[in-house]
Amino acid sequence: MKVGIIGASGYGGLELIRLLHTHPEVEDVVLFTSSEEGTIFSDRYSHLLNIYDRPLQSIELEKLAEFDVVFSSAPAGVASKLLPPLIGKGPRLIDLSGDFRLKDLAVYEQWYKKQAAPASAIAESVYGLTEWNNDAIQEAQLVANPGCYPTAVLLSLLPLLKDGLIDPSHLIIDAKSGISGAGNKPSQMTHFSETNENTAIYKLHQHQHIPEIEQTIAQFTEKTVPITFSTHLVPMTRGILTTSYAPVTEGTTEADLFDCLKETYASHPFVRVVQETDKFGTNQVYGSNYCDIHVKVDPRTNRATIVSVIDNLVKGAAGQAVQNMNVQFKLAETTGLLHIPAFI
Ligand SMILES: NC(=O)C1=CN([C@@H]2O[C@H](COP(=O)(O)OP(=O)(O)OC[C@H]3O[C@@H](n4cnc5c(N)ncnc54)[C@H](OP(=O)(O)O)[C@@H]3O)[C@@H](O)[C@H]2O)C=CC1
Ligand SMILES: CC(=O)N[C@@H](CCC(=O)OP(=O)(O)O)C(=O)O
Repeated sequence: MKVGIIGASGYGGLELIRLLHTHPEVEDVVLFTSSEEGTIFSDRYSHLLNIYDRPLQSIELEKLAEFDVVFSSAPAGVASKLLPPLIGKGPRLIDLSGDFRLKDLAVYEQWYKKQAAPASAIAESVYGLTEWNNDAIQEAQLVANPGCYPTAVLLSLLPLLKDGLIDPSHLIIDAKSGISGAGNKPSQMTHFSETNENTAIYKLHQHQHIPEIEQTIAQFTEKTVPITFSTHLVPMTRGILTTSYAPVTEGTTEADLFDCLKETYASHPFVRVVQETDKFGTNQVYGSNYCDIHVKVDPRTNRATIVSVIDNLVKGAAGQAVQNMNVQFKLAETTGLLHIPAFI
């Protein structure tokens, strides 16, 4: 397969390059830039010396049309303009931004504060939560890869909501992310001296992933569930941990929740359900495409605590994007993705 990457120099792009390099079906990966045409990529990133000693190329529609797959890993508002002209042409398209995820254009514009993609392109796009949308992804030309937080939240909650094991009316989700989630462009929020030795809540009640999570719960469970969702920045580079709290429904036990998750993901190797553990954290999925889920019920309150961890750059971005490419090309989902997490 011949693959093109828009936004190759960003964190998501670098992770796509890392994963695709050892993918057995990928013969060539061409890197595109909007700002550094001609730069030898290994001059920019010395970890790629002797691997990518090739110049970055400018983004041109005719060139993109020649690939089997084009990944776009650019900020919101870019793919909505670059990818629609490729619809109906050769390449499969996988966008890592939020541009094609929200089906209601007005909702996108409200939460992203940007102009939405054309309605015809949104109508074509398929939400790329691989474990839940496999059949549609196989047929899709344009895949909207999920956001990092929604991936962790949805994989852990969808089975329990679908089977009516937790009460959706009191759902609270607390999420924590490493700083690479904000991309490689430095900002006040990600400045070392303001992130080191600090944990901060941000975008309170305004995070753009709120409508994405609510839309997807409705899509797969047919339930309208308004969520309380809080995001925190913690001083680590990679990783997301989400903790969700909800009352269990009448008669539901901890074993029911565990069995539901275990059965749902029995044939999905990237989702692992952990029963007994004293310690559960982001390092158990670091650098890998796994999403690990842990659930407990507090018998004093009858509330479930559902915890989920992913690497935001792998299962939360590039890894899931490659998983979706595998599905589109009818390869085994795990092709090129079975890295063991870097635990320490
Ligand atoms: N970081 C994460 O954990 C996750 C990120 N995402 C989403 O994936 C996308 C990429 O994220 P991330 O890699 O972190 O972002 P970065 O900011 O690290 O990189 C984005 C890249 O996009 C390119 N770019 C910028 N402007 C344009 C433009 N106008 N046209 C084309 N390319 C452009 C830049 O490269 P150049 O200047 O060379 O063109 C830049 O390196 C974002 O939409 C993000 O929200 C999704 C899930 C997780
Ligand atoms: C730590 C951090 O800043 N994370 C980012 C995640 C960005 C992202 O994934 O945004 P998309 O909706 O474009 O996918 C955030 O909270 O906005």
